[in-house]
Amino acid sequence: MAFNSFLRGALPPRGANISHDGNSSAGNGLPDGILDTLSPLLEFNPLMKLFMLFYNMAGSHLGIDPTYILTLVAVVWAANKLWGQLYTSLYDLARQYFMARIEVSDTDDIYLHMKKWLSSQPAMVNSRSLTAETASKGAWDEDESDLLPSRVSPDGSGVYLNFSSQEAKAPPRFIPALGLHSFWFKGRYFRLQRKLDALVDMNPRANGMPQVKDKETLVISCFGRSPEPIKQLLQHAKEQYYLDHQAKTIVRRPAGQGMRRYGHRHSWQQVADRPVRPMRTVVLDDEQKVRVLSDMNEYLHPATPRWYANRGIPLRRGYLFHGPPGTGKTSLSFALAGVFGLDIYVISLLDPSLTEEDLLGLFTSLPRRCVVLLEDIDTAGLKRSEDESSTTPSQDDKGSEEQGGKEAGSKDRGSKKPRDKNNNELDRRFFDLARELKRGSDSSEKKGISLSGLLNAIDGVASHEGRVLIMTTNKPETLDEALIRPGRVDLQVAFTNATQEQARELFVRMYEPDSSITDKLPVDLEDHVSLLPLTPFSEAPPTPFSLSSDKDGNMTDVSGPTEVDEDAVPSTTAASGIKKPAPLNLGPSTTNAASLTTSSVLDKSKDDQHTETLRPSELAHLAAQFASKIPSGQFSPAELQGFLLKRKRSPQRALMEVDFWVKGMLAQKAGGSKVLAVQ
Ligand SMILES: Nc1ncnc2c1ncn2[C@@H]1O[C@H](COP(=O)(O)OP(=O)(O)OP(=O)(O)O)[C@@H](O)[C@H]1O
Repeated sequence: MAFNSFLRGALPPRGANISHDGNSSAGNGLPDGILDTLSPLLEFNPLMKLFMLFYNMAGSHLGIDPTYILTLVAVVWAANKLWGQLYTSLYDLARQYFMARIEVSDTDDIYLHMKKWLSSQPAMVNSRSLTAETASKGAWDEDESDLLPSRVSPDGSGVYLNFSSQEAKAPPRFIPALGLHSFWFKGRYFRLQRKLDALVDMNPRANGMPQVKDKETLVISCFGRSPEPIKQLLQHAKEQYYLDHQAKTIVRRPAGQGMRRYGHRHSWQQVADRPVRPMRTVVLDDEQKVRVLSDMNEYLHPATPRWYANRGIPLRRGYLFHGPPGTGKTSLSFALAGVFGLDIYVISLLDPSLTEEDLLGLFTSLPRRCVVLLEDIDTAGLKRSEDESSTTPSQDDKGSEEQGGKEAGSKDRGSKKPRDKNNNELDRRFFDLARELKRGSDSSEKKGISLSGLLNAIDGVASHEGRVLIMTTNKPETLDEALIRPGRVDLQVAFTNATQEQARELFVRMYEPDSSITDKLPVDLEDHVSLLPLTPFSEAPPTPFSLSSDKDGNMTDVSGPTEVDEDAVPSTTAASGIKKPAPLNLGPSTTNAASLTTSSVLDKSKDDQHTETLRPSELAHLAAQFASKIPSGQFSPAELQGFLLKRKRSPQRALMEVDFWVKGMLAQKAGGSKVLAVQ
């Protein structure tokens, strides 16, 4: 049916209900002929159809002149528009004169703090305009163990853990969507604007084309002329962010090549945040531990920078941890970072994408205090190039001390052995040419880090000061002497295969109940820090010492002007009025075991239903027996840990099987086989 005929049918007869002037003869409020004119339009526009229906219904049934409705709608619309404009102008005015604001760019860490804080605010999460993000749990985050029932019998049958739905169960994280939001914090009204701008990055990419990059900004504003409330809010968000990081060590590695170009925060990416490794879980000679701890404590003391600056010494401290694989070099690095609450920045010099320029950029974008871990520097293939080796170490070192650093490749300009014969000049030129040609042909494949590149990053003029550098190696003898000279490596720590005492400690640590480890954690950390000299250097200047060790791992001073004996650290502590650390609690010694009550050894963990429980005295006894069966210096702590881990529920079984294991392992080592005959 044609719409206008339907409409006419639906309309009241002429003149019915409505009294108005004679011009509106259609009785539906429209002038004559208007419907006929509009009908082609009306046929096709559903909105218009609806409007006309409503228009006529209002006229015929409600007895209201539809033109009044139209006028009203127009007035409301105009008022709304006017109010909108007025509001915007007033708001702009208020913002300009009565509001403070702070912008946060997504390139800054504060952006992460704010995002996390916003996602934890119920008022924001219940907002109507949100962005959902997938929030996966980290390896160390607690799981709801009730959701993972497991019953496995000794014959291997039963129900195994199943994590197939773990991602499905993880709730998404909600943050305010792009746009304008408002919220209250500490009784104050805040406005939040999330905005996205497209920026053209003029740094050409590999294909030579500039790329467009999204850049997000958070604009936080509040009423008042002072930005103080916003600063407090940002501080609060930051504190909340780091609240659960206190017992964690954050591990960072160089970001991907693309991100590294942006420098600073983008140079590094967080790869893990793991629970702090308690120092007592690293089984190492107490004296060695205290030496490193006190040395680092002195270095990190707030008074140190001034002390160093007054004497013109670059503010850097380097450690070399050397010893066979699996003896605890990395573990000690992590434990140290945990004690001092520092983040760890791990660099692998074997990373093929890492250039010397990148390395320099990475070192310059380190935070004020941190631990930089350069692992396995021997395997990094760092060698002096021919021209580097032609520079004598003494000249090299002297030069770098005087300059406080050096430019990359400065060694290339080192002095050569004098040649007095003119005909040798020809040889030299020929040699130079050959070397240049060789360098040219090698350059395509040799993209790694050269020794001079590494030295330049570590202590070049542009290099960051304040960091703690830890280098680890299995083969200290292969290292270039320039890399480990005092000033670059200030303290060497030797790690050895496990002694019987270390074997005993490892045994106790493996079988002591969880509660005694976790309950003691804060005390443990406090113990360490309180043992260390805290006197500012103005009162008791630090005694720089550098230690090397003999083949048995005994440490001797190799650099300090004063001889460092066993009492070097305790005497400093004595000067500061802090007790000599006689009763050290640096390892899971029998003291820990002996301090356990019988009830506390009962492991109540649901998962440990089959764990043998021991009295502290029993544990100490078994540990001593176990240690007596381990030949000193034959096995790394990692190997012993591996053996114990496979029998982690049964110390008795470990004790029973250890003889067989030791025999098998010794035979395997003698045969040089890498395949385990016993496990
Ligand atoms: N001294 C130790 N005390 C406690 N645990 C140790 C010790 N040495 C090794 N381990 C254990 O052995 C494993 C390997 O240790 P770690 O990575 O620290 O050794 P590493 O010396 O750095 O080895 P690599 O030279 O191969 O890098 C870790 O699980 C660690 O817990």
